[in-house]
Amino acid sequence: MKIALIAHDKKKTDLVQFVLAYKPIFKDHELFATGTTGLRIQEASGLSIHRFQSGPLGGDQEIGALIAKNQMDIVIFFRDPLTAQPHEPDITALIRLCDVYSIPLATNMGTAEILIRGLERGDLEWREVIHSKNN
Ligand SMILES: O=C(CO)COP(=O)(O)O
Repeated sequence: MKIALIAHDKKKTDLVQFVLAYKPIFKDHELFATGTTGLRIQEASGLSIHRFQSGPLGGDQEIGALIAKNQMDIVIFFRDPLTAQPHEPDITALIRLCDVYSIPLATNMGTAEILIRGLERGDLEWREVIHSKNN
């Protein structure tokens, strides 16, 4: 599965910890991230991650473009709800596209945990069915 990992600055340490905790699951999937988040995770975990631009420079939109092409299966986006972001419209657009395409989206650690455990259990196999229909 293709998994997008994104975190705002005050949530980056949480996301790094989360990926480290579930590294045995993440290592079997294709990982994507916005620029700085991806770098932090890569350095901490040694996992290979396809990095896009930093969020404020278009990274959220690049991930959104993959969602629009049905080429992203899961989005884990630890948002900071207490800090205004200069690229708020991009963030809203990314979340909207997840809803348009029914892409599982976790915006906090509680939900991310359920999502990743579900992934491990095979709950997201319907995504493979969608891919096989599109090919
Ligand atoms: O701003 C972001 C998402 O909206 C994240 O971008 P970075 O990972 O480059 O900090």
